[in-house]
Amino acid sequence: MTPAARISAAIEVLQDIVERRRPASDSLKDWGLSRRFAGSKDRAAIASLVYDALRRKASSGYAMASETPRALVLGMLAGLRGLGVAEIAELCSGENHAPEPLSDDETALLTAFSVEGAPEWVQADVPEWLWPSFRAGLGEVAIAEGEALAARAPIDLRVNRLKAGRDAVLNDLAHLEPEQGPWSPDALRFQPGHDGRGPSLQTEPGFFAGAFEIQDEGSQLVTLLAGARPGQTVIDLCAGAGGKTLALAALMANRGSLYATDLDSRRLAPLHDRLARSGAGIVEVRIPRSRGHEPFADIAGQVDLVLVDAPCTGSGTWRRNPDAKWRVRPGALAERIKDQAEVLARAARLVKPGGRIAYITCSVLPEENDEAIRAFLAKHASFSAIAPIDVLRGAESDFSLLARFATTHGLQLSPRRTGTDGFYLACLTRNA
Ligand SMILES: C[S@@+](CC[C@H](N)C(=O)[O-])C[C@H]1O[C@@H](n2cnc3c(N)ncnc32)[C@H](O)[C@@H]1O
Repeated sequence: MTPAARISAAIEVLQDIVERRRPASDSLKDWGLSRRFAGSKDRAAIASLVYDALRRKASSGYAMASETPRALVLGMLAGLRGLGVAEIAELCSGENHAPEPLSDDETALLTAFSVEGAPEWVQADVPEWLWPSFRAGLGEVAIAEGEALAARAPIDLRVNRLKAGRDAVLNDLAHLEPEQGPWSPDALRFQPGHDGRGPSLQTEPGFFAGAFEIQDEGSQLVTLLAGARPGQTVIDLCAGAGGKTLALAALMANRGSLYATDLDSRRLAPLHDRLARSGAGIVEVRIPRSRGHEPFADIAGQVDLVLVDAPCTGSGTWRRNPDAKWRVRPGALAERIKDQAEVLARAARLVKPGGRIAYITCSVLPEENDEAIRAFLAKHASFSAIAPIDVLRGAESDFSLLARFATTHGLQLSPRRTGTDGFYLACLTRNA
C-alpha cells in the first residue's frame, strides 16, 4: 500500500471506531482480516496512524473545527507528525486509494494549525469531564502533563537479575541501540521509530531465555520502591499477568516466599509461561475458588509485604493506550474507587504487625491515589503512611531525586516528571 492509501485506511478504521463505538484494537483487527492484500507493515503503519490520531483527538478536532475521522487524521499529520500543508496536499491526491483532495477550508485550517484559545482540556488532550481531577492531581503544569501523556511512549525492558546482568543484555541488544533508562539500574529503553513503532523485542533470543521482560520503567520503579527483601513473605494481590510478580522475585533474589493471585483467575494465565522463562522459583500462584474466598487465610496477619497493584482507570498509561483515554466513563472511576477500597481492606487483613502494604496505581488522578489512601487510613487506625522520603531512603539505590514528586502520602510519577508512565506508589505500615 502507498503511504496515501494507508491514510485512507486509517480514516476508514476511525470511522468504524466512532460509528460502532468499538475499541480501536477490534476495528483494526477486523480491517486487517477483511483486507488480505494488506501486509504486516501496512497494518502496523495504519495502527500507528489511528493511535496517533486518537492521542490528539481533542486538539486536532479543535484546530480543524471538526471531529470527523478525516479531520482528526489530517490534524494529527500536521500537529503530531509535523507535516506541512503542501506535503499533506500531495498525499491527498484522490487517486489510487489516496484521500480526497483538501478543500479550501481544510487548507486554511492546516496552514494556520493552532490550539491557541482552546479550553485547557483541549490543549491537554484530556477528556473534559476528567479535567478538574487531572488538574487537581498535576497542578499548574497540567496542560504540559496532558501533552506528555499524548505523546508516543518508548519501549522499556527490565533486565532479569535472576538470569542476566545489564551489560550482557546491553551487548546482546546493541543492534537495536538501547539506552540506559533514566532511573532504574535494571531498565533499558528503546525510542519509537518515525512511524511510532519500536523494535520487536519478543523475537530476540534473550527474551526467550528470560534475560529480560518488557516493562515500563515506572512500573519497575514502583516495584523497586515497594521494599521487598530476600527471605520475606510477600503477596502480589492483584498480579494479573505478573509483570510485578516477576520483578519482585528478582528483587528478592529468589529467596523467601512470593505468592501471586488475582480476583480474575483468567488474567493469571500468561504468568505460568513467564515464570518458567524467568527462573523465578519462589512464586506460588493461588487462585480464589469463588468471589469472597481468601486463598491466603492460612497466612493472614503474617505477611511482610502485600503489593496492591490496584485496578484503576489507567490514566497514567494513555501514551500506550490512547483509545482508553476517550473510552473511560465517569461510572468507571467510581467503580474503581470502590474496588481500591475493597482490595486495600483485604491487604490490611493479611499483613503482619510491622509489615507493609505497597499501594500502586497506573493513574494520575488523586481520587485513586492520595484520596484512596486518606480514606483507608480514616478506617484503619492501626495503619500509618510511610513518608515518601523514607520510602526512597529505604531503597537499594539512590532515588533521592524522586523526592520532588512526593504527594501527601505517596509518590507520583508521570511522563513529564520522570519520563515514565504515570504511576503512583504509597507505602503503609501496620503499627506493631
Ligand atoms: C493493574 S492490574 C494488575 C497488573 C499486574 N500487577 C502487572 O503488573 O502486570 C489490576 C488487577 O487487579 C485485579 N483485581 C481487581 N479487583 C481485585 C480484587 N478485589 N482483588 C484482587 N485483584 C483484583 C484485576 O483483575 C487486574 O488484573
